[in-house]
Amino acid sequence: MDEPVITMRKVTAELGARPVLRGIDLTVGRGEVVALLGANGSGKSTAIRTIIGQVPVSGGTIELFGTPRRSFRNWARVGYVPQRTTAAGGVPATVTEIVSSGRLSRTRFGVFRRGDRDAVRRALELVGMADRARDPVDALSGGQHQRVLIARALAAGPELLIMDEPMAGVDLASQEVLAATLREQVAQGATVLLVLHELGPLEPLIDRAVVLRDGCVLHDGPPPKAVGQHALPGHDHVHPHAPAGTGPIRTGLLS
Ligand SMILES: Nc1ncnc2c1ncn2[C@@H]1O[C@H](COP(=O)(O)OP(=O)(O)OP(=O)(O)O)[C@@H](O)[C@H]1O
Repeated sequence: MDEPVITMRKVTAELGARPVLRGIDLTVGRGEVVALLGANGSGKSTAIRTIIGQVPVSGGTIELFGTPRRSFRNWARVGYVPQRTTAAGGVPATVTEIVSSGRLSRTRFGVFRRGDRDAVRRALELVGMADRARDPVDALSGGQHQRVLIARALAAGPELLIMDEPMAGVDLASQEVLAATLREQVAQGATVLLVLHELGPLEPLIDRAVVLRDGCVLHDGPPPKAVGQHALPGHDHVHPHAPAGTGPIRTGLLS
């Protein structure tokens, strides 16, 4: 069997003095699409930030493509979409400039050749933003921003995509575009780990769900289909057209 793309073993991490990850085991195999679910504050973002090295681990081990994370250097193989931020972080920049920054890891000394410019253009086409290439990013809507961040992650042609709530605050049209983009990446063999609040339009793509609670893995297996996309962790609620007297859908597993 192929080496897993991500392996976390007994990973612990603290933020400030607070234990946020309390022994996470997670393996993502090549070509798998794994959703990381859990209530607010359960440690999802922190878990993926330990994988990309933004949060130090205090115990356990992480491997990327079979290499201990500490010695892993081949970041062109990994595309990361952070939790919703503005693409430029307040710096004036065009859509093309932001997406090009995601290609730097494939260039030699930051020099863009034709292949690099083509890759940037293709990434923009994939997310339906080619017509906005020259626009300043601060002229974009939230959903368009998110598309640009995804194009940035795709620009290096990564084998592994790590996304933190890519659908959060994204309009329906952009959600459809993002789902189609992801479908295409998966069809081409990409491995995906993504934090989600609800499976939504991505549901058909998800192979496995890992549910965190309070920094521990509560469930690792098939996505919780029976509960539908409205009843994931922290989302117990009554559907607007539920008959009177119907209580929140509780899953036991997730609540
Ligand atoms: N910089 C920080 N310093 C101290 N504690 C933090 C920091 N960032 C996050 N935390 C705490 O760590 C815990 C886990 O946060 P994390 O962002 O990983 O959760 P999450 O599952 O991604 O939540 P959400 O769904 O709200 O994004 C929370 O209790 C949070 O308050």
